[in-house]
Amino acid sequence: MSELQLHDVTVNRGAGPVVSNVDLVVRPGEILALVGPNGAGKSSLLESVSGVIPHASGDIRLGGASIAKRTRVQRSRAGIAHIEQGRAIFPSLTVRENIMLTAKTEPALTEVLAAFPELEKRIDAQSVLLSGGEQQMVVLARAFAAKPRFLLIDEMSLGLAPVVFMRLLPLIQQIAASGVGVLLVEQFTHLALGIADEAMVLASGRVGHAQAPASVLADDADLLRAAYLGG
Ligand SMILES: Nc1ncnc2c1ncn2[C@@H]1O[C@H](COP(=O)(O)OP(=O)(O)OP(=O)(O)O)[C@@H](O)[C@H]1O
Repeated sequence: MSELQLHDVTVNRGAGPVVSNVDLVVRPGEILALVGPNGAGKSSLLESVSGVIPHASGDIRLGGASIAKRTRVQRSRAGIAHIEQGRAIFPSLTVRENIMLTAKTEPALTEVLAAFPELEKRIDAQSVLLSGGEQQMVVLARAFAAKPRFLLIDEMSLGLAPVVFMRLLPLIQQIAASGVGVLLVEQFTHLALGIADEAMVLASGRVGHAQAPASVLADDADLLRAAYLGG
């Protein structure tokens, strides 16, 4: 019962539903990849889970208790972290200052740097001076420092070359290995499926069943090609 569960969740945007009757479960320590073409509703689904936008109907449960009526801040306090699309760093702050926003204490910062050793040598650099890949590393480190129970990740690779994004994958795996359940939305579908424990396809706002990532690769090759190419 320590799971993040969505029951029959529908999300409206503008004229009508962009996510319809979605059921899914994310377990602690597991990476669930949510894949699908552009406009399928992936971002809207993540936003409804963290409370950025309301959902129209259905229930969202954390550890068995409904969080459907809670505000975004309350959901964050309950353990849901959301890395939204785009570089979510404060560019004028140093790496240390960015991470301390959630780490709060020096021992916690030390713990984060042990998990993200590449950031140690850049710790006093202004974040705007970091490469795109390093900036996203800071974003992940800050999310990790908040000690969430579940982490929603929305297209962290935006603007990054696949080879740069690949350096972030072990860090996402490490966060999951620490017991955090990860719901991963990623344009580089094959890379996301490569680190996922389970995968679900979201198309036109509807999800199929959770399945092994390898079977998504085999069964949904056309859809994935379209998603990968942005078509
Ligand atoms: N702020 C908004 N207002 C109205 N409609 C929106 C808004 N944001 C997204 N939409 C619409 O909601 C639908 C789902 O979009 P969403 O961004 O959730 O999909 P996505 O799967 O994350 O796509 P992408 O990979 O392109 O980000 C699309 O039809 C989109 O045009």
